[in-house]
Amino acid sequence: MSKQELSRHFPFGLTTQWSPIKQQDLHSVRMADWLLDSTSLTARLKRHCQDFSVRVLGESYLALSADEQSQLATADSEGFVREVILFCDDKPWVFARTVVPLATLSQGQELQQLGERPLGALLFATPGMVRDAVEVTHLAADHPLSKSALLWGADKQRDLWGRRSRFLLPAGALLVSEMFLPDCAAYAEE
Ligand SMILES: C=C(O[C@@H]1C=C(C(=O)O)C=C[C@H]1O)C(=O)O
Repeated sequence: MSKQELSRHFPFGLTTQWSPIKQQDLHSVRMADWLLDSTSLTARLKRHCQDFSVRVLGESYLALSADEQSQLATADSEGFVREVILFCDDKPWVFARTVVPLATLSQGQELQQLGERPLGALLFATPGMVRDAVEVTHLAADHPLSKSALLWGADKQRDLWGRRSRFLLPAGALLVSEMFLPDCAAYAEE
């Protein structure tokens, strides 16, 4: 799918119910390991594939949902939104949506200038970065994201697990949601 075709899917959005992680609910041990992993997802994906790439659906200043404003404890009604698909060996493994309040952006331009460089490379290189408020979600196999994953090159349509967490940087907070797509190794043992 070309960059232009991918950009037609932006902003995809992610309207779902999030709930705090409870170990016993996490479906399979393997999936729990992926959802609970506190290290960089980019680094983990790179260990699973020869060719890792970030394909940007889009980046823009958009209205924040009330839930996003609440999670980010911000009165900003707008923020910088970045949506990407992380590919492993030409298969879409993760859909990620990052929301950055304007107040956090005020401290530097790096977050707006990533392009196809993975956000994790910046976040995990920031001294003092803290990740918290990890929540999970489970989307049914007929959710729009499951259908779109097929268009992005997924081998099948299925129910999807995902997580979101808040990253606290010296500049401020940002919210990262990551949905594991059907080809991701997180589903391997099912
Ligand atoms: C937060 C990380 O960055 C990854 C890369 C992203 C991007 O480039 O937009 C978004 C979410 C993550 O899956 C990470 O590597 O853990």
